[in-house]
Amino acid sequence: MLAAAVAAAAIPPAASYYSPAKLSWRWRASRSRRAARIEAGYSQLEVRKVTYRPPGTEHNLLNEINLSLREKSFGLIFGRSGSGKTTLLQLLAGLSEPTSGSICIQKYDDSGNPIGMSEMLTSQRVGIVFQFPERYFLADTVLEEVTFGWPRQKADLLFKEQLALNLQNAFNSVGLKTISLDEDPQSLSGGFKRRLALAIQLVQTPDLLLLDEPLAGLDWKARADVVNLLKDLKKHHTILVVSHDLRELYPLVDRSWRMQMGGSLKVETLPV
Ligand SMILES: Nc1ncnc2c1ncn2[C@@H]1O[C@H](COP(=O)(O)OP(=O)(O)OP(=O)(O)O)[C@@H](O)[C@H]1O
Repeated sequence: MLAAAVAAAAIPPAASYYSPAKLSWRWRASRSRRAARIEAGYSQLEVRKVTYRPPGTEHNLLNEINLSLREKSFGLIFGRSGSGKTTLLQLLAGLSEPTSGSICIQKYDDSGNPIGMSEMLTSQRVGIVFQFPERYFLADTVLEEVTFGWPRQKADLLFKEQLALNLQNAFNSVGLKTISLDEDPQSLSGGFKRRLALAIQLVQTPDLLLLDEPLAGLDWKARADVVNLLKDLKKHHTILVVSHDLRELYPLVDRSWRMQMGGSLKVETLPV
């Protein structure tokens, strides 16, 4: 029902960041990636010696960052305010480019030997939920919010149907299937707004989900709700989080790093 309602909706492509060509590519790419996932072994996100200096400035914000995170695991980056955590997330999301180094996905066999060449991690393969995502909701209804920027041409019907199915899966996985699509996103509870922001990213079936301070600004009940949701999502998704909320996220974490002032990253067990 949800998929049919969403596929039938003709929403103008208000945002250019989801062009039909880009989405078609993503759809084909995600199908081939799904087929690849059936192979034995595993893939891993690898950040290799990434340095970042903003254009026109004289100091590096990030220095030779190395990080690896296996698929379907949960990584957490913590550290003092201003140390460069969000800057790193922006590089991973493809919103800015490293000055040097690379960010890629490498496949391995069961014995840990690399299979073939690594693939560059492109922005199409990454979903990012910024801090306070509800501040960026634009639409009057949940339906418009989630279909914002979808193609509207008839030729894209099959593709829209696929997106709608993805959406149904995303709504199921974040526990949103009971809400009305006509509801105003701003009228949802704090926890449900975060669920909606996650669902919008999951429709694109990203290989990597990045979350910047996912618990910030929520009351204790919504925080527990989001932690439980992330625990479920981790079973099927690779998640990398930047957060100060170490104690609450601790039970989910497979790998953690401290971002140090001066922009270097150090593997470190959580200090809880
Ligand atoms: N384009 C830029 N040019 C110059 N400095 C920048 C630029 N972007 C960020 N900075 C500076 O880089 C530092 C790191 O910022 P960043 O937001 O990545 O830190 P953070 O660890 O995420 O902090 P917080 O925990 O407060 O969100 C800050 O001092 C910030 O002012």
